[in-house]
Amino acid sequence: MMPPQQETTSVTANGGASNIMLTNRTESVLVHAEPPGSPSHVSSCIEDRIPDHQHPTSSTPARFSILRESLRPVTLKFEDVAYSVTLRSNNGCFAAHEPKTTRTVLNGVSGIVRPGELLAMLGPSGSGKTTLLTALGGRLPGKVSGTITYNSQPFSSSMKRKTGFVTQDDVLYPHLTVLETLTYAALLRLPKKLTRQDKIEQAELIIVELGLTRCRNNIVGGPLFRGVSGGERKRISIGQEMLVNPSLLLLDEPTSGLDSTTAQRIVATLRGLARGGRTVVTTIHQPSSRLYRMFDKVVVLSDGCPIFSGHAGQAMDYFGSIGYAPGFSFVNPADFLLDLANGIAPDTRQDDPMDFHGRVDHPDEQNSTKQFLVSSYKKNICPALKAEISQNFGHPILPTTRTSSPRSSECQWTSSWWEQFKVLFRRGLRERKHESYSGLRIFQVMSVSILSGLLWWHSDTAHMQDQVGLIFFFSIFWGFFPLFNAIFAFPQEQPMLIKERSSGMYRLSSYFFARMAGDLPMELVLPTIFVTITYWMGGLKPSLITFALTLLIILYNVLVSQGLGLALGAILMDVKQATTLASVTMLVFLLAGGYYIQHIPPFIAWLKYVSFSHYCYNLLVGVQYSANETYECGLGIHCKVMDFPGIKYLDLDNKWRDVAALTVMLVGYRLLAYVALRMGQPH
Ligand SMILES: Nc1ncnc2c1ncn2[C@@H]1O[C@H](COP(=O)(O)OP(=O)(O)OP(=O)(O)O)[C@@H](O)[C@H]1O
Repeated sequence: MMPPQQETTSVTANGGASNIMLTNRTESVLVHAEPPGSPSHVSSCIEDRIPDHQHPTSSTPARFSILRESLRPVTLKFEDVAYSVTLRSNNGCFAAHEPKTTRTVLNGVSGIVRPGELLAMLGPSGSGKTTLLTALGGRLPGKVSGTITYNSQPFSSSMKRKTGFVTQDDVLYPHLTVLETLTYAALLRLPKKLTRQDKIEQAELIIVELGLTRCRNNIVGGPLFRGVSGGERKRISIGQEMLVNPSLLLLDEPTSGLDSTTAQRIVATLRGLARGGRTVVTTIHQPSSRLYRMFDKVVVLSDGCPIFSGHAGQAMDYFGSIGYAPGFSFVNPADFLLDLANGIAPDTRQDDPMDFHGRVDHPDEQNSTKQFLVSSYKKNICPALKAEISQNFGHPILPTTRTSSPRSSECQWTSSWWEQFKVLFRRGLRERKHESYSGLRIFQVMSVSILSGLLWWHSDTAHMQDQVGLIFFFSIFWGFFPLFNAIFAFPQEQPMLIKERSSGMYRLSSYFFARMAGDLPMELVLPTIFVTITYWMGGLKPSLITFALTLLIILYNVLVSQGLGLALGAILMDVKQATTLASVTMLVFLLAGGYYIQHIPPFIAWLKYVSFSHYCYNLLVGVQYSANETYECGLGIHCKVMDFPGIKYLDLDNKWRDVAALTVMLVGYRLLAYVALRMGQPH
């Protein structure tokens, strides 16, 4: 096999022409140049199956040179990487007294991947592949010991921008189409030097390259409704990362759950990307022998310890040299390596090589095999590997620390705050229009408004109790409704937020304001319809000014309660906990709002001051009735409205205090939500 480094050189010698977004003709030609039967030849055959019109043009437009320039070859080295987690006991109140146990997830893993190479991490489930990949992507929380360097430098914000990370679970917006998903990602992630049109074209190129043309206008779909297929979802996720032309691409199980042809196509694409000068690292579960042959390098993990790290083509020879040659001639190297990582040695004495059970039921034997393989790795592979790693091309190897200066984070953003806000706002509207403008929600509000209008049909001051009840109902209903709608916002979007924030797609503040602004139209339209219907049907004072003020106060109340919902959701990040707390809160507000109980004991009277419904109720009563207004309190007897028991104990002279209290809550709850989000998300 041609050494991958040489291929890289030839790619770069092409004047960087192949470093366009994704595989172009130049890269394909390079792949074709390999001898038949070589791993590259396999991938080129797959490339050949992509219809000609689906290939991106061989000459990428000159304006994309910015992207070509952004590709900086990255040599990734990792040496003696170790990671432990502290396991917490789950025995409830006794947990505090139990000693904490530490589990070693990674132990002394080393390797080196150069630009142009595709490295696969193999190992049984739970062997530490994802953990290692996460560490290489600079995303592992806690202390990672050992050294991980990128061109001999530690992880930095600039490296973060050059790194694409495809997680195992596809985190995508279910209601967006494939084209929308990639276009919004392009608008958010591509440099400001590119025009909007360029960015859209870039998304189109990715769609063509990944063979997503046929489903470009299909919605992505989610657990509750069908969208694109699993393989297409995976390709969208890869496409989102490929958009920024990352120099280092890390993928966690990009082929899991896919048929072998689709898996092969994806790995062929990854190999093509690597050949374009990128460094590609992927974890993979059970690759076929055809897939295995596409890898340049492999790291094989067994219980977090490496048993092999080096060129994929040399793995079988290495294990043969230490006494573990496969017992029969046709074997999938990946299966063989996985067996070894599980401590299952090939048994040449076995009459039936398919008798798997005969080989697995010996835990002691398995453990001793694993120990032998780990110690052989330390003896035979480690010294040469470390010598290779220490060839540092003139750069010192620095310990693994994350650097992020304010200046570098300032440079991080590819577009202005306002641009990000606009894109996120539009994306939010598109994604949530189904939910916000759903027939069910409109039916809910319309039916309640007509029902309440009928129940309070033309109530007048002769039925003071009822009329005040309607006013109080406004303050409670339009506190309750937006609160519960807003609670879902952040917990629901948390996976997207974590993914997009850790890839530095946008500022948290632009996302935060876009999310709130996106919710506004529906949050304000529905109460307006509701109040209009109920107000006129219910027979409140038919003055336009009073109606306008009533509506204004209710809309203000909506915004305040929405803020509380956002804050609860952002603090708890759990819909169940947040809704439980919100129902208790709303019950307290209902009782302490001023309508049901007038004589709240002094030690608990403060409750009404934290209730936005109380201030809203105060203001609504204040605009509805004037000081001298009377109502019929007995046969032919007229009493002052202000003396009515439900109103008498309200403090109606301090309207500006009520407005100020609501304003403090309006801003305060949102501030709280933002701080909670900030603290909970990667920076
Ligand atoms: N934060 C953590 N707390 C507890 N255990 C952890 C933590 N992180 C990793 N582990 C454990 O470390 C081991 C390695 O996990 P990892 O996800 O890296 O494995 P994997 O090889 O990627 O597995 P799979 O192929 O099933 O995805 C697992 O047993 C996992 O339970």
